[in-house]
Amino acid sequence: MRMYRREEEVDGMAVDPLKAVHTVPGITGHEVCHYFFGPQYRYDWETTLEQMTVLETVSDDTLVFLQTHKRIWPASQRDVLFWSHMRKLPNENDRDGPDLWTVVNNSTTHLDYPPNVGKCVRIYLKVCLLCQTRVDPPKDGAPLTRDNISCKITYCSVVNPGGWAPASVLRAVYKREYPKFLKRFTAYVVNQTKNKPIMF
Ligand SMILES: Cc1cccc(-c2n[nH]cc2-c2ccc(F)c(-c3ccc(S(=O)(=O)CCO)cc3)c2)n1
Repeated sequence: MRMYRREEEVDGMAVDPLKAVHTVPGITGHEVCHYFFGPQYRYDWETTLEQMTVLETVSDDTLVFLQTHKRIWPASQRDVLFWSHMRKLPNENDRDGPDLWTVVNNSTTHLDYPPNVGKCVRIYLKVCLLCQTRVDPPKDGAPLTRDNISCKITYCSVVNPGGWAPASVLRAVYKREYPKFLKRFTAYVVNQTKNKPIMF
């Protein structure tokens, strides 16, 4: 896994853009996005999640979530309200190759859930998960198995913590949490798919 970060501050708060690139054998981009987008799986892999509600089902590929996450000492507890959209993208570089898949999570507002009313500080995020499947067909024309596929996952995020927290604390959290988060999530997808037919 390669992590790239730029140190940026807005109103004295660290809002460092992050890009992580991680290639995982044995899974496809469609499978990664399916498990990242699906609310029914989130409590399985998002271990910092305290509460998740689907506020709105805009369509089968677009949902609005309200999530409360576990507190990170010494900061206040955070919640986040965002729309989430999953879609397939044509492979512009290889028309015969597998499609790309993406999930975008983008903070939004909701009249019934104004920010900073209860104990939680509302954070604001933009997240893009972009997945590119690679197929290395078996030499002898044998059927394709999970040994012949891998997925290059690019995870980009910009998070405004919403309320002041020491930049040094935030950066330490990001540095610790993101690699754990991505390794935990991708290990979950590998385990969920290992005995299932490949979903391209
Ligand atoms: C991966 C990561 C980075 C930085 C902090 C933490 C963390 N540790 N304890 C609490 C949190 C926390 C607090 C608030 C949040 F909104 C999210 C949060 C993280 C990811 C996403 S997502 O959109 O990538 C996946 C959907 O949950 C949404 C919210 C995570 N986790």
